[in-house]
Amino acid sequence: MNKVYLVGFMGCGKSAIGKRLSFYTKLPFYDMDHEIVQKTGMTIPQIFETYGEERFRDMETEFLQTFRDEMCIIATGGGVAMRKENRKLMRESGLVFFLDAPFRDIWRRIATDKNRPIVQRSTRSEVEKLYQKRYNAYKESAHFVVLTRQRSLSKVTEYIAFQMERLSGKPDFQPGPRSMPRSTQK
Ligand SMILES: Nc1ncnc2c1ncn2[C@@H]1O[C@H](COP(=O)(O)OP(=O)(O)OP(=O)(O)O)[C@@H](O)[C@H]1O
Ligand SMILES: O=C(O)C1=C[C@@H](O)[C@@H](O)[C@H](O)C1
Ligand SMILES: [Mg+2]
Repeated sequence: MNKVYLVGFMGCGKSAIGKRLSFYTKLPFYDMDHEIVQKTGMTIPQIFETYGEERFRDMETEFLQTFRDEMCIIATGGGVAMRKENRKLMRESGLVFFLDAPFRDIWRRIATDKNRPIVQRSTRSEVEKLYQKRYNAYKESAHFVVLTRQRSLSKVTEYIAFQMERLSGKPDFQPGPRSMPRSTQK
């Protein structure tokens, strides 16, 4: 079964674009953060506070390991691509799109958000360092790098939908790590 994963730093648009892509493609949409919040009955800041970040990371991996076999769109949490195991799980079960946004755009979007514990506990420069540290892992996880700078949510959505359509139309297209077509952008 072929899933579509959206990865990238906090505020790059995974949730916003995932929703739009679902509307556009008629595929079901799941937001990992939301699924974990529903399952635990706690907010993300509460999970971090009560169990610690590492337990939250385990919950993300558990989600990837156990989520139903269904063609769907998944907005991952911003830290999901950091674990090698998670990158493998995603690449083996679908297509991975990295939403690559400049830090300046990202910071503007997330600076005042109360629901992102990492932003709450860090300065701008610490968050920027984290962005730089994570960048290569996002790239490594992805089949496609989507540059979102100066592109509206609709434009990014249409681009991803176009790539999905293009690949699903290929007679030899088989999801999986070896046969997965690579991005022309990468
Ligand atoms: N290309 C874009 N153009 C305009 N607004 C955008 C764009 N990408 C994201 N946004 C806006 O930025 C905000 C944050 O986006 P979103 O919540 O989708 O990020 P996210 O990647 O899901 O973050 P997190 O990892 O914390 O869940 C939203 O208000 C969204 O509408
Ligand atoms: O980038 C991160 O580490 C996070 C991003 C969010 O999606 C949430 O998963 C949580 O706030 C942690
Ligand atoms: Mg999100």
